[in-house]
Amino acid sequence: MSDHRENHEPQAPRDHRAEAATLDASDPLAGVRDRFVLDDTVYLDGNSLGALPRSVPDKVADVVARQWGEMRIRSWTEGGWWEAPERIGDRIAPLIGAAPGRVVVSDSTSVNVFKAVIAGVRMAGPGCTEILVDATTFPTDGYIARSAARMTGLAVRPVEPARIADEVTERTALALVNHVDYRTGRLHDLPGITAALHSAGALAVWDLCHSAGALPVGLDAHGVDLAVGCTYKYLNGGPGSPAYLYIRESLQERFDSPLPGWNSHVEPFGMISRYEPADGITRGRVGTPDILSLLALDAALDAWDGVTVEAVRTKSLALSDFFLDSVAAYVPPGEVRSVTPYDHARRGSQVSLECAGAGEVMAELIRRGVVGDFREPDVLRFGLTPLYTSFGDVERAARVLGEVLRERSAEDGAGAAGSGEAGGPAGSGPAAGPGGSGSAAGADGPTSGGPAA
Ligand SMILES: Cc1ncc(COP(=O)(O)O)c(C=O)c1O
Ligand SMILES: Nc1c(O)cccc1C(=O)C[C@H](N)C(=O)O
Repeated sequence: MSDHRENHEPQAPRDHRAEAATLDASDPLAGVRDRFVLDDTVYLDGNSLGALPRSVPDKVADVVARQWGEMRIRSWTEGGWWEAPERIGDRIAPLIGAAPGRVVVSDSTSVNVFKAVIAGVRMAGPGCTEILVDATTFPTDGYIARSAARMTGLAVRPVEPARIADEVTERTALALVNHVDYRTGRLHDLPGITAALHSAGALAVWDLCHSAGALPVGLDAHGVDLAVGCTYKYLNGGPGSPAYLYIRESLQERFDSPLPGWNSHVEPFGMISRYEPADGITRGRVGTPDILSLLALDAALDAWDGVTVEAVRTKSLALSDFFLDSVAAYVPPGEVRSVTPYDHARRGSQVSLECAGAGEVMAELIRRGVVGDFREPDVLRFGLTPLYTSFGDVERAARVLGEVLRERSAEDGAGAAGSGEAGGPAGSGPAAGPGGSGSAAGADGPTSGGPAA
């Protein structure tokens, strides 16, 4: 790291509050925040549940009162309900780098993982004996992949994403990988891993829950075979909003769904006993769509009008850089350690800090108006949603985190002094995080404990 102190000139202390105000004033996405219902809380949990877009309540009221209340059954045809899964899939498509006709909105992510894994195995060659699963995956993918493997007679082998290129063999049917790790915020190399899988004859199945709407994905450009993702995080579709399934165009004809419900039939109203799949992405559907949630999502996507995912990515990286920088300035050395990579090419849109007693620390942050979340065993997660997160938000979050941890150290120090023990400097006592002891990147590091490589 370059050292500006070489010339021995005194450094003016940085004023992160003023810097945040300057960054917000020049942020091209700043005005988009008004499209959301927000209050004085610093809301950094959009990687779990996105905030409510202002466009949603009136739309949902219309769907209930007019479309359902007055038009009733006619809405399936005259109101466009029947085609909504494909139509809204086409609205999500540009955000994940897909052309129209490749994304369908339907079911939960978990159900789409099941469809994608079984359909992927059914497309694989007869010599395939295993499925690779991201060893750090969000649990639902692993649970479902194991069940899918039992149903198809294959084995599951957990592999770290960075090792997939080395571990894939001609016996691998597919690999199921999270694009961004839900715990650490690490971004995996989708183009490289997809290419490595293809060169071994395996399919690439990606879970985009933590990347869609936060960064460019480029599904078509990178030849991804199958992908799934939720819509309630960075796409702000609302609690339990339906997920989506992407099927590469050239695979659609071979997609043999393990859940061939009547909505995926070529002639659903023919009520024919013999199953014949519809053409195209429609064969990813199962049963009757969840219209209220689906149309809430449709309205939520209006928040993206005139916004590109590239602009979102630029702001996301600037936000996470500034947050890491502010944490380094406000949090006593050794109290937290970033497990989110400092390298932009490896970072999603959240910052995860290892911190001893993270559950209690997050509860205190929430009491003080900073909402992130806590993941076992010791991670504070802060999700950055560039559509509405401001630089002022992340500065305040870091400042309040610093206050909470300094107060905790002072209380621990007072306790130790009271019991006759010397109170050590902040960060060196029992409150030091697991990564904190012995790692003292301090002011030179991007966080008080330094970044994960
Ligand atoms: C990577 C990932 N996959 C899947 C899910 C959840 O799937 P579902 O929408 O079925 O609850 C989540 C979060 O809930 C997730 O983070
Ligand atoms: N889907 C969730 C839910 O229904 C309740 C609470 C949280 C969630 C989440 O989305 C968790 C999230 N995928 C995570 O990254 O931990």
